[in-house]
Amino acid sequence: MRSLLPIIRRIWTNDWWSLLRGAALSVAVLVAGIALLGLSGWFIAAAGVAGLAGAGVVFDVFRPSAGVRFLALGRTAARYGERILTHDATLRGLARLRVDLLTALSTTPFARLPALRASEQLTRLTRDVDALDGVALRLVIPLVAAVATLMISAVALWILVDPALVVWLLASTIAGILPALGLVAMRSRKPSRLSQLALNAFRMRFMDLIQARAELTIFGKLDQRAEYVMDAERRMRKELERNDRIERAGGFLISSAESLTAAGALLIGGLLARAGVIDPALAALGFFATLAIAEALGPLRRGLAEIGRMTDAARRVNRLLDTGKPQAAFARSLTHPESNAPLLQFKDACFSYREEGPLLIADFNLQVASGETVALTGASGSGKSTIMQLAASMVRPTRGTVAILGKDLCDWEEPRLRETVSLLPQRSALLSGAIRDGLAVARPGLNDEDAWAVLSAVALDDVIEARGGLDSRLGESGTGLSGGESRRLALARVLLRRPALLLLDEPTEGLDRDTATRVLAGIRKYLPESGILLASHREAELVFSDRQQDVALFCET
Ligand SMILES: Nc1ncnc2c1ncn2[C@@H]1O[C@H](COP(=O)(O)OP(=O)(O)OP(=O)(O)O)[C@@H](O)[C@H]1O
Repeated sequence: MRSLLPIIRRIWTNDWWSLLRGAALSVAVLVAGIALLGLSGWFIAAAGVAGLAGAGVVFDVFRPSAGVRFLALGRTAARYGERILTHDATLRGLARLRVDLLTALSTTPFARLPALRASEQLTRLTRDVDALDGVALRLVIPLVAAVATLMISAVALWILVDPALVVWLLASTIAGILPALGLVAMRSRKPSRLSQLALNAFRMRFMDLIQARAELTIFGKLDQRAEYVMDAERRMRKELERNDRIERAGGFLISSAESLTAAGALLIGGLLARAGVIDPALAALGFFATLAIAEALGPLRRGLAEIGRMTDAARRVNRLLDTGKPQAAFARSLTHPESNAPLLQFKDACFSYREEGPLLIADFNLQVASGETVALTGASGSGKSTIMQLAASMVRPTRGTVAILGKDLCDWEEPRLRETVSLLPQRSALLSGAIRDGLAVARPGLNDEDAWAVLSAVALDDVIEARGGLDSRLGESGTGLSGGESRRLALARVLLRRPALLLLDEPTEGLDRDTATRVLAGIRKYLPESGILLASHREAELVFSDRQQDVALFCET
């Protein structure tokens, strides 16, 4: 339950004014419903008594019937207003929550990114946030409205009818209706939680199946994996059915408790009327009002039946929001870069992926000047990509410094740093959509001339022209190009930034020797002044570089 508090706080602070008005209207709806039933009961009983006493002709039917119409219409109008205000505020609160989750994802420390699965994060953003839409609408607002209505009605019945009726109403609510609601919340907690987990598992497994269908087909495991997906679906249905059964049984218990409360009110009203303490019409008012009050608590049942899936979803969402909190070490000072300092300088830099673990890189030193090309060499797993990430300020050195233009990377303002340094990672992701739009990610407002120039630099202009030009489209994650073509398109995107320092992690992976040589020459021609640091295994890249540095010498593991 505690995990719901940060979510309630977020939804509330996003638009508290609408929620407050919505909750007030919700109380108005319930009070109007109770008053409507109470007044109707009183009206019928009073009219009957007046008829029996032979005073039917002088009995005022107009004011009570006007009151009934007013309450009926007022209730409908208040219900409409309440729905608009609370739904609108909740949906806007959830939209804000999605944006906060996206921000948290995009500020997640780089070292933690490999542990994040795309399908899992998509589930967080969609199913988990959807599961939270009931927190305000089906739990908090109905609870606040029910408690407020119970209090208002108790005071009204105390004044209008008799304190004995109020004592019975409160006692039977506390001893009968609330335990029945509590039972629904307790019993449905597990199945509602498990059904949400099964649904999330189904979505993740299904997305993984689609993404890995080629490999699964090759290994002959497609059917087995499909069965694994369906297994999650079957589990979800089973838990949903179990939850439905509990909700129905809970509904029966709650209705029984409500009927008992109303029956007690009828008995008390009858006894009081027989003793002459109240007149029979007020006894009828007390009975019908109590019936309506008991029913006002009923809607809480739905929210309580979902509490398991809500608290679970809230826990996951809160965890992700915490993961993305900006790290203290990323604070920026306002010192300026020095123009005569080396473009890139590692000074005794050490790094480990685990806080207390052994160093992967120890006392690493390197300088790259503007216009120079340096190749990092070393066996697979020696730490070349990690050095690239240190230079791009994606991860921080454990000890020592990494500086660009004499300014420690910790001291750079993020936008300035991203203008100065660009990285082509080992595995870069292309976006689906038009090629022009994919390139414009790196340079907004890109014109055709610039686009063709950069495509020519990476020897891709002919390929794109043959595909139908800059408006030709790529599929999901850039499918529709060969491996080498995808690599060159990703490279073109990085070049468009025109960075002072270009970091290339195996840039010609997947290219034949001639194309690789052409592409490397194109890069240097496109960015003649930039310093280039590349991680390399390939001869064409080593020949292209001015000097090489072996990472293995600084590698401790
Ligand atoms: N995010 C990470 N968390 C923990 N360990 C990691 C992470 N990324 C890489 N490593 C480990 O760090 C070591 C260096 O990896 P890195 O990718 O820097 O090597 P590399 O020299 O670029 O290898 P390759 O030439 O195969 O690309 C490897 O042992 C790798 O398993």
